[in-house]
Amino acid sequence: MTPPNQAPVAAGPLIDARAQLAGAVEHLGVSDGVHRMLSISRREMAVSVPLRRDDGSTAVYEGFRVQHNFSRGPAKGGLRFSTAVDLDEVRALAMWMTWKCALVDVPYGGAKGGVSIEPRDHSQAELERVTRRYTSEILPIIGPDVDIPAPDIGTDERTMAWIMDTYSAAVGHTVPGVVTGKPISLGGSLGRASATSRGVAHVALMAMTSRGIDPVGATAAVQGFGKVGRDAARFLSEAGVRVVAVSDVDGAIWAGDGLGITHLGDHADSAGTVAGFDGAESIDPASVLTLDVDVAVPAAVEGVITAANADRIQARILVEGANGPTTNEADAILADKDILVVPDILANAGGVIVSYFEWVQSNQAYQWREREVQERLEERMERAWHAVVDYAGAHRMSYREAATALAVQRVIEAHDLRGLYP
Ligand SMILES: NC(=O)c1ccc[n+]([C@@H]2O[C@H](COP(=O)([O-])OP(=O)(O)OC[C@H]3O[C@@H](n4cnc5c(N)ncnc54)[C@H](O)[C@@H]3O)[C@@H](O)[C@H]2O)c1
Repeated sequence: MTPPNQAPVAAGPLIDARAQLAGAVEHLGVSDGVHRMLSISRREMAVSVPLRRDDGSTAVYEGFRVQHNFSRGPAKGGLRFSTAVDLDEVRALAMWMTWKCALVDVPYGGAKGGVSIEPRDHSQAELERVTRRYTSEILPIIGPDVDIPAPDIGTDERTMAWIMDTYSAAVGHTVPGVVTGKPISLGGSLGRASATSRGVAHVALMAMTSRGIDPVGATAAVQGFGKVGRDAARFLSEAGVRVVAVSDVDGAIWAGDGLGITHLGDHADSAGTVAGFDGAESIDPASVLTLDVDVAVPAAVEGVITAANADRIQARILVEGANGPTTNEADAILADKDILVVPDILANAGGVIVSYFEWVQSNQAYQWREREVQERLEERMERAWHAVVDYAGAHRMSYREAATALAVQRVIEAHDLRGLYP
């Protein structure tokens, strides 16, 4: 079933997201009407974002904010700056946010935003102007009780500070709860910056244990060395896992004895890329996910494991740090190879969990201790992990199917209890 007014133009994440929903709907026996409601975004906004460049010229970018669902609470989701952004991608990411929030039981619906811009081609001053203009365009549909953005690809805590300031200036008072992933000094939560990575590493360790793999001495490869990949590699390495390969958009490196992640981070800070790190060999970036390792962690962009390379994946466990890294076709191939896939809506949910903690702290103007944040994060990740493992076992389905079914069921329950207005 394809909603006529939101028909995707080509294969891609939206097709996959809707197919995953269709699978859950069939399993749960949901009515056509509710299925249709969950397939279509609740609200979408497309804006043009004009930018006065530092040289005086004008550039114009496309921006989007998509709110997929509000049944369980305000919409929540990241803001992405990337040239790959388009409306269908943002729709898919918003739908996955709805399932993620429901799966880890935070009181939000799903949203996502994006601007089709290459941030590396712009100065900080230009990025500030883009962020403020985009924020002022989407201002009517965001707010601490409506839709709360957070960092994603190409954005960071600085971006969140600009959004918060632009929103606060418009409403006439400071509203820290309008974004999460803020700098600590503006009401950000201790532990938020590394929360997604901490969660990724935590489920990776649980997955290893469940497959009888001792993390100490096990091997891992991580694609992406940004906000998620970098700390995921660090946490895995701190747990005794040998992280033998890492890549970013500019290159990939390998060291059989394991990469020194702290030093690699210092190198990436100064060089702007992992490439050229002393003591590591340069390898083909495309090979990072197909190396013979225990755990592969895609933590960059979607659609990197496809029918074209899935049969070459050798890892025993794939932990999706990124959103949508595995296409549905690839998923079927990995299942045939008995590779355990820990799906994105479970694996990378640490970010939204601590975003929720940050929102609670912002709304209460009270800061929790970092230890408290970490313990609560790990407890929620474990609860979601066990729910997915048990459901998958009981219904003989993959972890992705189980996670999606559990989440869809919770969203439908909230929808049914609230009823349909009018
Ligand atoms: N930041 C969060 O809290 C968060 C939470 C949940 C999920 N995610 C997801 O994690 C993924 C990464 O997000 P991030 O916040 O770390 O972004 P980021 O912009 O901080 O980092 C992205 C990294 O991926 C690399 N990269 C980009 N294209 C690549 C390619 N084709 N091959 C190899 N590396 C490539 C970049 O060089 C960079 O190192 C995204 O899918 C995002 O939606 C992020």
